[in-house]
Amino acid sequence: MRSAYRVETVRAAERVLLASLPEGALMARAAAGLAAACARLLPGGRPRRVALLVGSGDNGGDALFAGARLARRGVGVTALLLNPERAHPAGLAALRAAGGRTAGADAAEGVLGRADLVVDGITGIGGRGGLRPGAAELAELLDRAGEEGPPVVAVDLPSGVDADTGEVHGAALRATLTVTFGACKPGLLVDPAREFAGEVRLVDIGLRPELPAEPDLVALEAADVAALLPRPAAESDKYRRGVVGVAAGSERYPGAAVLAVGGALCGGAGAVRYAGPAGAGVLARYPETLVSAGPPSRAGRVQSWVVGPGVGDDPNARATVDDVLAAEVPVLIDADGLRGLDPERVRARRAATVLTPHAGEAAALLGGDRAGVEASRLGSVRKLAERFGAVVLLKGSTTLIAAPGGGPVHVNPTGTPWLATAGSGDVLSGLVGSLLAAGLAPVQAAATGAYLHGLAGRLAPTPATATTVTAALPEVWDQLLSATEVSSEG
Ligand SMILES: NC(=O)C1=CN([C@@H]2O[C@H](COP(=O)(O)OP(=O)(O)OC[C@H]3O[C@@H](n4cnc5c(N)ncnc54)[C@H](O)[C@@H]3O)[C@@H](O)[C@H]2O)[C@@H](O)CC1
Ligand SMILES: [K+]
Repeated sequence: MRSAYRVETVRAAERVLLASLPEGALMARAAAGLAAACARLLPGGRPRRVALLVGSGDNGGDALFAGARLARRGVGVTALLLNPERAHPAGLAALRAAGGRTAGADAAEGVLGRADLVVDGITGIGGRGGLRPGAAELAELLDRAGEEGPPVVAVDLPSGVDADTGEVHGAALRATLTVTFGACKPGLLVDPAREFAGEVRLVDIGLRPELPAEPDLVALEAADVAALLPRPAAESDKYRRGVVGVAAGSERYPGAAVLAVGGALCGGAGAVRYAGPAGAGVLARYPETLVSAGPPSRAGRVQSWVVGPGVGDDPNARATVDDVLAAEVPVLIDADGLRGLDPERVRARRAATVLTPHAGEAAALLGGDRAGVEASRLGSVRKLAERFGAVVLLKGSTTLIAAPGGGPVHVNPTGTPWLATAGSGDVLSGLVGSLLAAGLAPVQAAATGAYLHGLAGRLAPTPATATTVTAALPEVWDQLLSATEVSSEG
């Protein structure tokens, strides 16, 4: 499991470590890791040039010490000092002693134009708000160079992004690689900041033992998901494996029913019941489904319900959602089911509720606009989870899952923009509902479902469609299960 920690937590851990180490030791560890990562990106066989962008804090200090290490290996290093009188004094002395040069920001265009690599040490975890004008100009200069420009290695964080929230207010440095120290920060895993970070590499500076057991953000890895996947035991029957009910689709949108049932069949439950007006289409595609045309409460025993995809917005649809909300089993609500959803009604439920909005639906539930949700994904998902007393899976460029009452937010690492295709969300709702029926805890079901769905989106032939994503799901299971069998044998 990958973990990320907020700045406050990282700083507290650093203080403990700093007190036990000689002065400068921690920065030396950071700079050594940074210099090694930079050296790997430099071309071989000719004189090489590195430009350091140096702000006035310790982030600039890291860049200067790493620059000194590179200069000692024969690299031509020039530090562009944004604030020369406030640049890290010991770092500056080390760079100069190693033969590195310094220049003011007015020399930026020439220095950056000749550089094979740029090291962004303007701000790290001490950055506040959008970049100030001098720094913003450097970001714009590099942005203009685009693909033609040199690769940028961000020190700890791309300057200009918010470490805790992943928000970006104004200009920020766009990195090829971010070398982060001690612990990953939430912003490196959450859009829009994540897009600025490029590849993220963690350098161990000895912080781990000082960090709390519970991170602020977590991302499941393949082995975690494989361990969570429900497997049938020898004595299993369909109820022991779980039966999931799907109340989706309408005469107008029969396809949503088929897609949600398809996702549910690939989620590990022992059987899928379908309740609604699109039964004929569902049966034509999936004859193993137990179909009924009446309300969900008369469909027979289930261990979870999925409601909402394609139900439309007429009174029948509302009645279906109400009927499902009255059930005493975990319920997943998606799409049309989220429209006008009453927070008090959801909070009053005794069994778990999982909501799976995209940014537009989340904005409607919060009474804001879509752009606001996209700019502040972490804040939005937490707020929704609290307001509804439900687990919320916020779909999108980085899918996030939050539970009410706090605890780590999950970020899904397998997403792909190819999943932004009609009906893909219907498949996800069935998949997560099925994992709920199989007995996974709501957060685990949501995080596992998002992981499987993302991998299927990557495996499906390009361009992925909701149908090909569903078809790829068995292969995703296969890959995850066979990987754990190999690792448990070895
Ligand atoms: N504390 C520690 O023990 C360690 C810290 N390290 C480094 O130190 C960094 C934190 O250092 P600092 O606390 O000095 O803070 P930073 O260096 O991240 O940033 C603070 C400086 O940036 C300026 N600044 C703030 N917001 C700005 C903005 N929007 N635009 C332009 N300039 C802005 C401030 O005036 C201040 O001078 C970490 O990110 C990491 O790179 C590492 O050396 C590892 C050890
Ligand atoms: K930086």
